[in-house]
Amino acid sequence: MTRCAVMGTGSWGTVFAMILADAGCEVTLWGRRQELVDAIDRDHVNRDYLPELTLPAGIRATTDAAAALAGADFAVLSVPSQTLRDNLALWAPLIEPQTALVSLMKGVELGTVKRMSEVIAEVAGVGPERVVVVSGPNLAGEIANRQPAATVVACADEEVAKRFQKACHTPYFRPYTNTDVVGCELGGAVKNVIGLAVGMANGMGLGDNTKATLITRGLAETTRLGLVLGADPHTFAGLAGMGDLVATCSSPLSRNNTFGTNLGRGMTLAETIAATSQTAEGVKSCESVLDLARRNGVEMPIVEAVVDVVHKGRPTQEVLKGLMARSAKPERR
Ligand SMILES: NC(=O)c1ccc[n+]([C@@H]2O[C@H](COP(=O)([O-])OP(=O)(O)OC[C@H]3O[C@@H](n4cnc5c(N)ncnc54)[C@H](O)[C@@H]3O)[C@@H](O)[C@H]2O)c1
Ligand SMILES: O=P(O)(O)OC[C@H](O)CO
Repeated sequence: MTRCAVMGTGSWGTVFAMILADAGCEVTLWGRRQELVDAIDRDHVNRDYLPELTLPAGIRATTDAAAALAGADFAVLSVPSQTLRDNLALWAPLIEPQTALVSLMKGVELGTVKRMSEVIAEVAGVGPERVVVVSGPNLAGEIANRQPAATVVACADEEVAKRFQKACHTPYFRPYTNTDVVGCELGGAVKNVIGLAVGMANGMGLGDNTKATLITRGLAETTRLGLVLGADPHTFAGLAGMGDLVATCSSPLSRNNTFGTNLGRGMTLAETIAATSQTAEGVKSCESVLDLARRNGVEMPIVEAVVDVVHKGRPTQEVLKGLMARSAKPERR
């Protein structure tokens, strides 16, 4: 039986543990808080994040990372992107040589501008053949109800991707493999930023033309960055690109979309942060994505506009006007 340690009892870690258990894996969930972990172990409910969901009874929960990781075929990492380095530094000595590391995270590290798979390889000291990325249109709240969804399982080593594909394949969750790790990760990280922009437009009362324009031009920015970083452009037309962008930009379940909507409605950044209990990765990753783009000479005007609103306090109306006033250019360049 495939053994999986899921590190993180937030929304996605918990739902992913359910997927793995439904697919027939032996699953241990690691969490930070004893009380929450005890309740998951005893009642099979994560009260804080998914109170309506009864988890498969076979899932064990623990605060002991060593116990969770012992004998694991896969260590599935699901903490906020900006905390991965510190969390993984504690776990790395406990990870055994047969364990592949799986990233569920969608972000770019501030300062280093590293993708999550790069942080994993560096901190855990493992080669790319042991790092897997899962990314796609996967709103945890829908998958918790076992609604049909698909995703991409990416690894430089296709055989490892296939092993994890099998480990998480259920009647409601359909994973496709890909070897384009860079493209899949950029798709996931940048869609959070575009989700903020579309949410802002939504909050400002703007309609579907504006939102479709932001989505499409957002994908153009993502593809431009991806090409410079060696991604396969086809990835951006797939589930980890367009698929995730559409889900995030359409759904009130998306934390990034909701965060943007609150800003667009006129809430201050402090008020918006106070109203957000879960991780909206785009809030921090907009800065690291822009940093990554600039270091590579890539223009990302929508990402820059989001940084202007979120981190420089510029009014959404003014920033939108600025985007529309950019000089005219061909669609493809
Ligand atoms: N929720 C979704 O629908 C979804 C879907 C796909 C991908 N993701 C990605 O998965 C990753 C995790 O997201 P999530 O939705 O589970 O987040 P979340 O906010 O629901 O949970 C984060 C978890 O990380 C834990 N954690 C560990 N160390 C932490 C620290 N130092 N600071 C704060 N929290 C810490 C928290 O206790 C919590 O259990 C993100 O990168 C997100 O983009 C989320
Ligand atoms: O709630 P969000 O905005 O973090 O989006 C969740 C998932 O990434 C959607 O695929």
